[in-house]
Amino acid sequence: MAACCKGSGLHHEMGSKNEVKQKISKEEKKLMKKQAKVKHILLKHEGVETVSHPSKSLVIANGGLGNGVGRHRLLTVLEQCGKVESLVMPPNKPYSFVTYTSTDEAVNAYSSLSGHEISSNEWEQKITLYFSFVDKVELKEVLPPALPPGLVIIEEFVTSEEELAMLEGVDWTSDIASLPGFCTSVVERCLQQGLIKHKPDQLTVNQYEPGQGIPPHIDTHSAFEDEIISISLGSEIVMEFKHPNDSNVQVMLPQRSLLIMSGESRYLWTHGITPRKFDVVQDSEGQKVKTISGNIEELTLKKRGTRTSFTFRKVRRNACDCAFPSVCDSQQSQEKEAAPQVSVLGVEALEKEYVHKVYEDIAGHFSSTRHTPWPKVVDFLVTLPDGAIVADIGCGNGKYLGINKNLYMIGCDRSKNLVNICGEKKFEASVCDALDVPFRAGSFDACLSIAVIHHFATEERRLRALIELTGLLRSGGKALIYVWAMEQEYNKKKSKYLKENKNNKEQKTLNIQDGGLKPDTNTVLPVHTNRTTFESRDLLVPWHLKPSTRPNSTVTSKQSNEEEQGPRSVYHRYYHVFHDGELEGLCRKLENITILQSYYDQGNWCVILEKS
Ligand SMILES: O=C(O)CCC(=O)C(=O)O
Ligand SMILES: [Fe+2]
Ligand SMILES: [Zn+2]
Repeated sequence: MAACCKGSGLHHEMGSKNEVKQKISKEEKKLMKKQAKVKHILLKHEGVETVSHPSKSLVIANGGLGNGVGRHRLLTVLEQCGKVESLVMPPNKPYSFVTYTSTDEAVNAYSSLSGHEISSNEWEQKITLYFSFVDKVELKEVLPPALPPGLVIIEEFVTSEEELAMLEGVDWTSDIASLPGFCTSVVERCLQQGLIKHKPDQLTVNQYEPGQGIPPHIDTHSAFEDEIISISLGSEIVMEFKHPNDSNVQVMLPQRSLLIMSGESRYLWTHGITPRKFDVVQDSEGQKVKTISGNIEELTLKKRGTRTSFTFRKVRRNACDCAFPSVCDSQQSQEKEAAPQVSVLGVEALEKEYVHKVYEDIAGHFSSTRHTPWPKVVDFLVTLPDGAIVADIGCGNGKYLGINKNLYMIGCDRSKNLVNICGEKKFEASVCDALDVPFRAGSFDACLSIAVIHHFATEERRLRALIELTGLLRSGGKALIYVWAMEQEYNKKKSKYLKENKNNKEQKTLNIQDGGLKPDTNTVLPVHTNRTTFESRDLLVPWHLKPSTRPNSTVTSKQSNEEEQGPRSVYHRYYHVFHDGELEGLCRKLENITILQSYYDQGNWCVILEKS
């Protein structure tokens, strides 16, 4: 029995030894396979030739700035195996090159560090390094690219005191109608020093938390004059400039610096900030070069801080006649015809031309794109008690009128064609203006105003529309109001990375128009470019009419000319986009009204009100 036990014990021991041996070779095999694959990828996709014989230099796959691996973190690992002669980290590449002082050290690194895990600064996760020998480190000589023509950066333009005053002076919720006083000295200095020729009248304040950015864009030519200046406060950041033929320049904007974009850099190059938590920067202290990539032997990652930028622009009042027609919205024939010059128009004329008439003309097409009810509006309607009497002011094609069959719903809209569409669906609806609703005041259990108030061109008229709406409510009655948010396009754009962002902070933007935008003065409203950040709170949003849905106009002698050119295809709707808190601010001015709820939904600011 004892022998047997001993025997089986021995047997067991031998077995486990074999298992360990097998396991290692399995892992080794896996590593070798992986390394072969990596070598193949490096050659095929990056043109990096690896060799099978030992040498002083190695390429480190995954150990690159593009993987979010910082220079210091990598060096610490590499120096465990010997003295590093150089570490070349090409910008945004998923690999780097290390050269040791001797082949022995490189061989040591190759055998002990392949498969080594390192934590990525940027991604906050482990990544595995793979090493291969290279005969020479390809130093594709990257000369420091020149700044785009017309771009100027002035360091230390703002003093620390001014920086503090400007950062503290931002009121993200207020509706200031003139450039804040704390900005004037900085703007004046730009003018005095001849850095800019024209006094800006518009300010956008953007706040970037680490991980946030702004997509590459050219500020709309027709909306703003040539010179655009931006002041970086709180922290530095790298801004990326791209030329249409693909030149790409990374520009360091130091804290308290002034950036001036004019000419080619303003009109032709896009600018943007990549949403990331670390920037690729020159390792050397007190960087003198403003563009990154100069000496790729000195690049590393630097953690971003919160940067607040003050971008000053001058609103353009005429069409742009720049030297870059290929990217100029003013000079593109289609766009030119489309971009209306809203000058010397009264407020009512503006609404008539850019709201009422447009909806009348696009009603069919508009209605065909409006069938999905917004869930939160549906929630509101289905939770009302059976038999409730509900008015939908600005009911459009009536998409909410039939949601809850237990309600008595009546709609109205300014557009006859849209009301007709409601009629075809057998809904109750009539034509009227939201400022003058012919329903009995104080008689409704609930009211809807979905995407209506933002079409009124002055605050006074938006308030009047709210007074008219809430006047319809009985005591205890509720109103649900949706208006388009300034922040919408932004959220849409950023939604992907906002999700990645752990604390899911919303990026902050504040736009201030000097003197406020008064549509009844001689003003050209900017035409919004779809899928971009709103550059103004008052703007024209293009509607591209599907050819099959164009209105048939009766041909009169005057119109026949137009008919020959074909019907219009691009319409513009006027919008006042609301910033965070603005709708609530208006509602607080209403008498006998309590704000029950206020929220953000699908790019809209929303409130639920109750009449006391
Ligand atoms: O943050 C910046 O410096 C630039 C912002 C910008 O490009 C813009 O608002 O159009
Ligand atoms: Fe911009
Ligand atoms: Zn232009």
